[in-house]
Amino acid sequence: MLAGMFFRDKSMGRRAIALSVAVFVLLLLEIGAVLYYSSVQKNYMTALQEKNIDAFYHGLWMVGAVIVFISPIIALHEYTSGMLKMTWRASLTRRFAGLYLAAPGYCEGNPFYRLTLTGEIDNPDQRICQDVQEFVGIAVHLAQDIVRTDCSCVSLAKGCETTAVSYYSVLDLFVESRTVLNIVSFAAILYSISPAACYGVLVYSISGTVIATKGFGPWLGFYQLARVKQEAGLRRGLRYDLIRVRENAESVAFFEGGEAEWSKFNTLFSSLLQTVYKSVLVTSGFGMFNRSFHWATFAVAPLLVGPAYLRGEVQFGVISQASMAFNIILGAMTLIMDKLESMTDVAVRVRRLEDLELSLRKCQNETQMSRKAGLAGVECIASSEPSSTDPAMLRFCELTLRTPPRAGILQQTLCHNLSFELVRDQSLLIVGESGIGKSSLLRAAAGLWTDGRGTLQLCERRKVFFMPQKPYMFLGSLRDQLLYPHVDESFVKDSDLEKALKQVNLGHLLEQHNLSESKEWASLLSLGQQQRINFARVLLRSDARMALIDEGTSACDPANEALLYELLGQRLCSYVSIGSLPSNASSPERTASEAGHLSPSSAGSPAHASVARNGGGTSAQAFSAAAADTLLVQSIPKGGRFWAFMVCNDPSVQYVSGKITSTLRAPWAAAQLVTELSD
Ligand SMILES: Nc1ncnc2c1ncn2[C@@H]1O[C@H](COP(=O)(O)OP(=O)(O)OP(=O)(O)O)[C@@H](O)[C@H]1O
Repeated sequence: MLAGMFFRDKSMGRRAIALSVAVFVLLLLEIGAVLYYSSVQKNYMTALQEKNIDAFYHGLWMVGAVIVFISPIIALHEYTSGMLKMTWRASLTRRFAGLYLAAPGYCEGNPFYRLTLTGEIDNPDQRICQDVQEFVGIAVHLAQDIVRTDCSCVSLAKGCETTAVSYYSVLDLFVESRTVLNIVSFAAILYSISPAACYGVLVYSISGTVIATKGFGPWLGFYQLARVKQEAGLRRGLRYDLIRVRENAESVAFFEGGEAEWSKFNTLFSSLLQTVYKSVLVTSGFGMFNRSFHWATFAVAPLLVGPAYLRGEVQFGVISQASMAFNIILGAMTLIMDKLESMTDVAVRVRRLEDLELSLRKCQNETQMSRKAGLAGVECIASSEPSSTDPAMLRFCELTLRTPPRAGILQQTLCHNLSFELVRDQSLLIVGESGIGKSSLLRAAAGLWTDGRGTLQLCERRKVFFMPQKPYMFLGSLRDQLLYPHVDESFVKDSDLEKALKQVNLGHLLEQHNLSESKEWASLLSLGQQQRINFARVLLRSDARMALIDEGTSACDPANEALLYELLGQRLCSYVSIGSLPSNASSPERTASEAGHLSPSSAGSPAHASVARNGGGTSAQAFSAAAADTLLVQSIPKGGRFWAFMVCNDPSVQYVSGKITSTLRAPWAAAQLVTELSD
């Protein structure tokens, strides 16, 4: 499958075929040249032995000439072989990375997220980088080894006549003879000498191969796979563990958690060592079997023909002839056995890469299914865009949302038949108890979570800006940070970037850093500064009309928070923001003092807006009641209609202010309130 992918690759397929042919031809040339060199060597040494001066100097010239001829062939063969490996690796790596990162033309959706979410594939990064490289390296060597031994076999047969064979030990003979043709022809020769020897070699080699593949193969594969997993695997992997420490270095340092991490590392490492130890035992056992098997052949052939010789039925030379035929057949029949370790290694890599391919394809299918959901009766959330005349920016229609499937973990239903819509110039605040499912609503809106039912409409995806709970700093320059994810937009002027930075109170960064300097921003900027970079990104997006923000100002001070939302309100038509329930929401004094007013500053911040609106009498109770649940508030900053969605576990909670348009029960009860603002 992996070779097929390479040769079918649109951009590299032809190159792949040309390189493979070149490697094959050069390999044949190299083998031919090496064999010719051996006969030149033989003549040279014979001339010396015979004290033939002319032949000696002629031999010397020939040695020099062959070296001059052979060296560039070897170099060219090495070069094309290296290029073949590089091209194959490039093709496979690009393909897997393209599928994983959802590059244009490869895949849609967010497979990298989906794989992380479901946890069904450990370390896709290791598979894409390391497994591909090792698979290609071993596979190319293995293929060349097989060709090399095939060709050596032909030459050996010839060598028997030309005495070049004298340069090979008998051991080399059977190791270097493989073709089907040889099996048949030498089996015929052996059969004519001794049918018993012919059957003997077949039984001997087949039983050896079966014992090796069935007895040792599975164990070699098992421990190889276990080793790869334990070295870098998810959760229990050694490298994964160290990467987590690096990524969370500050937190670990605050906790002085080095010792705890060391102890965990040590446990994982000891477990890895145990696997390595068992693997060494299996490899040694296999090595012992393999060696004894091959060494024993020296005795087996004479054993099968010897009695006939002792009875005087055949001449002594027949024993060596039979031995040679025996060894050649045996060499051909035990190819799998000789290459078992390399083959096991390739098989492990192939399996890991095939699993990755299957999972990536599954992610791709899920994305496509989500588009077709409803139409094809597929049980997942259907996503679409509202029509151009539809004023809706975001619409949930009878949405039932479940947590993603994960082996061994029960799926939770986070909301049931939830319906609401957000139209142009409306914004929404979502507040509520931690863990109740606020962020999950945004994940559904972004199409990241699709498990459930119902329909979700979001205005044109490229016009929506998502701000996740954890700010993400791209590896690149300050300019890249500000333009992320559109880092290639070189037409954006530096002055605009500087203006955006100044707007979010990050102008001072320009004094310390150049816009085009690449730095490790995630560790250079505070969390609040990173959140402000997020807002600067929105300000720079001329096409953005809506933002979905998950606790986007949680690390900012109140002044900056108010400023950021004010900027956002000026820049966008709508936004949805998730925030923790304001601590003062349930405080009657505080809410009462702000009753019925949306001051300009509070209008900019949905948190403030919600407090202000719900200070107006009975809806304050709703906020208080919602402290344990989730409340979704939708409001127009400068007054007008006010929408509130209460989603809670207690269906008995009553909301008296506004018109209740829908009530949902299990597993949540949801009440949708509509009220008029009275400025
Ligand atoms: N990747 C996941 N796989 C399965 N369940 C998850 C996953 N992420 C979150 N959950 C579960 O989904 C539920 C809702 O999580 P969510 O992050 O939406 O909560 P939240 O209300 O935003 O919480 P917080 O305010 O603490 O951020 C939680 O019970 C959580 O355990």
